[in-house]
Formats: sequence, C-alpha cells, structure tokens
Amino acid sequence: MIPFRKMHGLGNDFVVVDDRQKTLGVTPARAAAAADRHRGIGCDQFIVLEPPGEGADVFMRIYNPDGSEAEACGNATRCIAHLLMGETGRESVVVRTVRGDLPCQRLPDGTISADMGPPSLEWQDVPLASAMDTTHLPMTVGAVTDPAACSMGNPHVTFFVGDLDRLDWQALGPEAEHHPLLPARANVGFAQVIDTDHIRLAIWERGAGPTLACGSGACATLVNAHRRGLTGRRARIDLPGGTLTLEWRLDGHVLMAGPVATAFTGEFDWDSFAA
Ligand SMILES: N[C@H](CCC[C@H](N)C(=O)O)C(=O)O
Repeated sequence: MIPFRKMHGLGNDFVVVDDRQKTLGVTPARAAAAADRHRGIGCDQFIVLEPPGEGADVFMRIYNPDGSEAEACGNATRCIAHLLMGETGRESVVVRTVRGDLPCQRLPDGTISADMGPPSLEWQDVPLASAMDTTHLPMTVGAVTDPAACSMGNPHVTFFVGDLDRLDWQALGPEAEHHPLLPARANVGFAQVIDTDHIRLAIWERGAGPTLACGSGACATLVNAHRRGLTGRRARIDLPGGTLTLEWRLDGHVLMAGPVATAFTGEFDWDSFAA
C-alpha cells in the first residue's frame, strides 16, 4: 500500500506521495488514474516527492489529471514547503522543480510564501507559435480578446475582463487552452482588475480545467497586469477559493503567499483505480 497526503492551497487540491526512496513506480497514466475524481482519489495535481540532489530540500514532480507533467505549481510548492517545515522544524526550505529552486518560508501570520522566480516574457519562452508582443496577443475566444502572456516555468495567458460575474469563462476555457497560438497549450486566466493592488481572477488550468485557485496563474496575472499598466508590483488576488498576496519584486522574482491545509491522509494500491 502507498501512503498519500491530501493537501490544498485555497481549494487547489493535491494528492502527495513520497517517492524519495524511488520505489513507487509512478507513471503519467498512474498519476492520472489517482487524480481521477470518480475512479481515483481525485485532485487537481498529483504531486511526487523525489530526492533533490545537492542544494534543495526536495524535488517536486507535478502531474496534471490528464497525465501531462507541469513545470510549475505554485500552490503545491507552498503545500510541500509546509510539509517539509513540519519534517525539519525549519521555517524556510527550498523546493526544487523542473523550473528551478524555489525558496519558501513561513510568514509571521502562518501563511507560506514561495519565491516563484522571475517570469519569462519573450514569445519563444511562453511559448507562442510565432514572434509577437506578449503584452498584446492577436487572440480572440468568444467574448474575450487581446490577452497578455508569460511563463512562470509553465505557460499562462491572461484575458482582462470588465466583470467576471457576467462572463461564462468556463465555457471559453477549452478553446483558449488549445488555441493554435499555444504550442504547449496554456493555463488561461480571466482577470478583473478592481484597483491597482487588487485583482479578481478565475483560472482554467492546462490539463486540469477550472480550479479554485492557481498559484502560478496568480503570479502570471500580476506580471501581465503590471506590464499592461493596470496594477503596481504588489496585489491581493481574489480567486474562487480565496486570496493570495503577491509581489513582483524589483529583482524580477515573483513572491506568492497564502494558506495551506492537509485535508486527510490515506493509502492506496495502483490497481485500486480500476478503469
Ligand atoms: N495546470 C498547470 C500546473 C498546476 C498549476 C497550479 N495548480 C498552480 O498552483 O500553479 C500547468 O499545466 O501548467
């Protein structure tokens, strides 16, 4: 039997397994089966802890429910940091991902902050299908148009909208995620700027669909909003699952802070998830 921990950040939920002994035999298909909300345990991402190598406390591998591997997951980074703080008794840890090393710390209010690193702003880094200004993409999906794009290690497109409550953004998600301009697909944000330090955000995630929160998506939204002159470098971002606090620091790094929780623990066998 394989023990797991069910965690979430603002309802963006994860099944976490510890494969630091490299014995579990994780595959994309098995991760997808475990993530299935009807036949498996169910989660937005399946998270695997692996040996980090020198200079970090853990390597975190991220699988979407469709089995695709993601380069970044902000809310899972904060959850795993919290788990490591409990293991080590330390207030700061480093989570290594495909994208790089992410320093995390517990803040005085008990929330967990992750340094998600700098965004990548060039079209080929997002990536986009051809050379273009990433602050204004020639892209229209239903009622939304003219998004901005950047990468936080994973690709993000941000549409700025007037009233999120009057937009059926979930209906637009699949077409946007799979748009021809996006060779690696993308996470799609629908952002209503309330003030220069306050954004409401809904996210259709690549490989996962609508989630209650998306940490890397919140980072990308702040970056894209600031580049468009809509906000400063700090913002409170309200997502359906709750609020994240972010800063795009002058050194280029994006910090993102918020709560984390463990919902329950359990155990499974891979063959528990009958197709
Ligand atoms: N679906 C994302 C990965 C999870 C991102 C999200 N859960 C976060 O907190 O950043 C992708 O394929 O890039």
